[in-house]
Amino acid sequence: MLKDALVVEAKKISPPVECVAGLEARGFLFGPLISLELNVPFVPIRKKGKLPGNLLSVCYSKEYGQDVLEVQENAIKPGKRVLLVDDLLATGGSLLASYHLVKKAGAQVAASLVIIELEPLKGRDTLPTDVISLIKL
Ligand SMILES: O=P(O)(O)OC[C@H]1O[C@H](OP(=O)(O)OP(=O)(O)O)[C@H](O)[C@@H]1O
Ligand SMILES: Nc1ncnc2[nH]cnc12
Repeated sequence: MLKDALVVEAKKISPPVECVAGLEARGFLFGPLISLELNVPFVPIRKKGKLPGNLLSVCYSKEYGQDVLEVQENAIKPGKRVLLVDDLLATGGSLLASYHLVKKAGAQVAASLVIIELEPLKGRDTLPTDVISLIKL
């Protein structure tokens, strides 16, 4: 099962993950399943204009234009080891912006975990994090 494969990878990470952050939209399908298995909090990283309260924001580029990702200011606790989760790694713009959000929160990225990696786009090379992908295309 896809969830089991993701959880196996997440549990291999050492030191252990302390928080899972999922990227809108499809990171919301898998991130919460992983966080429940790891018994750690889930934090949503959302597209601009969707979250209330004080926010951290990062502007980023993707294959087809620019966008902004946001997270609530106090959602990620300083010093925590955060696992970024998304469905797909293409250029890496979304995960790189999410990495910067985690750093702005004073936390660290333990790894980026995706289901599919589009290898020709070399997104992995743009990321300062470990990248774990289940399927490479
Ligand atoms: O590595 P990148 O080049 O950043 O591309 C990967 C991102 O693109 C897709 O989402 P998209 O931003 O299209 O939005 P969506 O989740 O709302 O469909 C995909 O779900 C990833 O989040
Ligand atoms: N090249 C791509 N193919 C499918 N979905 C994507 N999302 C972002 N880039 C994509």
